[in-house]
Amino acid sequence: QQTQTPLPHPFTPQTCPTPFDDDSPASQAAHLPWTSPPYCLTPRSIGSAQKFCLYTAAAYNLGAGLSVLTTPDAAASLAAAVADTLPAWHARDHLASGGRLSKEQEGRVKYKVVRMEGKGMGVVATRRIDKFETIMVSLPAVVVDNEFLPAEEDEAPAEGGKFWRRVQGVGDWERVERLARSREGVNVVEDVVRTNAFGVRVEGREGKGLYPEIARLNHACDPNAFPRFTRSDLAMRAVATRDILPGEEITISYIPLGMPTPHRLRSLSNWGFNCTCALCTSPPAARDASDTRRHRLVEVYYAMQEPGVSYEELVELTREFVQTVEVERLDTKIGEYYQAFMRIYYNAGDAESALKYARLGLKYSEAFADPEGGFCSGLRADLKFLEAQMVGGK
Ligand SMILES: C[S@@+](CC[C@H](N)C(=O)[O-])C[C@H]1O[C@@H](n2cnc3c(N)ncnc32)[C@H](O)[C@@H]1O
Repeated sequence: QQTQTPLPHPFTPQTCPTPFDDDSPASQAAHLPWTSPPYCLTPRSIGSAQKFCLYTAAAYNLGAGLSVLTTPDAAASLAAAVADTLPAWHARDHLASGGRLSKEQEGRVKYKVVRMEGKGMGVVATRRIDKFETIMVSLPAVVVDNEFLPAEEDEAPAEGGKFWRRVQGVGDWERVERLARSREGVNVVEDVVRTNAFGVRVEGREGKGLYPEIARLNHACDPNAFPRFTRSDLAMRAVATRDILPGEEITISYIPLGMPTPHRLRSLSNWGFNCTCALCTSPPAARDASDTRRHRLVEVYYAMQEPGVSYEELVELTREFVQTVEVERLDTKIGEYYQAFMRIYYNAGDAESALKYARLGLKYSEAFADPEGGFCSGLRADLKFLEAQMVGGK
């Protein structure tokens, strides 16, 4: 039986909203979709000239709430996504919703959150999940601009506490408070965000998004899921990168995929835990073999682009590359590689193979990247161009 979806929010802005901050004229209508006037400051402690404001939407995600700590311009660009109620409607079939699940909805949830030996809590599949399937949809509870909350080793503004205290009062804060923490000496909100947030990119600004449901996924260097951010609804989806069996832990990689062991361990050291994933704890010979394949991937990639490479060599290198990606299970990255192959084969005069790689690239990129993002749009344009060329018989 088809479920009726609600109409878009009546206040969804139809035009680009004007940025506003604490100096703008105070009128409730001007604040929509935010539910209270912004709280702003210019953090002098990090020598910034930029004004940052805390924008809150208490009703967002069925009352779970959203706090956005960013510049007035970036907040204005987020208004339409925050005002749109449809993502919350779709997300409610997952534990992501702030509200209670009906019996029928519970049957559709594909995972449960359980205690995992040596890792705190974790997420386990409750039924079979196919490759490319969406496992969960999560909406953000907090989004923070990276200039305000920079990387681990860089200092956050001393004025942060004034913001963090306000964030604690928004929506269903309890679900956020229960998340893992890994630091001492910093504000609890800052700690929860730093321990659990994911990179998000909004209007050219890098930020961190706290997605309480996705935040329960533990790290593995050879994960079976991938977090996919979509700009239009601000949602983060965990997408299966291979078939998952009931009882299997669902994991994602906290660091870029494909790194050899020493690089991985260095990257993971920022997270403050010893990785006990299958790849890190595999016998040294297996780890060395994997590292050798990962180094070889880089060599092959550059060899394919050498000016002197013959067409036959190119085909052989492509075959080796694709095979190694399969063995190392780096499928989520292959969309980008296929796009590169499209270019390489086009330049080598083989438009037919270029077209094949453009199609494959789009298939993987639409599954694991933002389908409305710049990479997929660019690839769709390339594909159209190549298809037109083939029809034109060029
Ligand atoms: C984003 S949270 C993941 C969920 C967390 N386990 C919980 O209880 O909410 C990140 C924290 O989980 C733990 N963790 C994640 N992956 C791990 C792994 N592979 N091995 C050990 N601990 C891990 C670490 O304590 C890390 O700081």
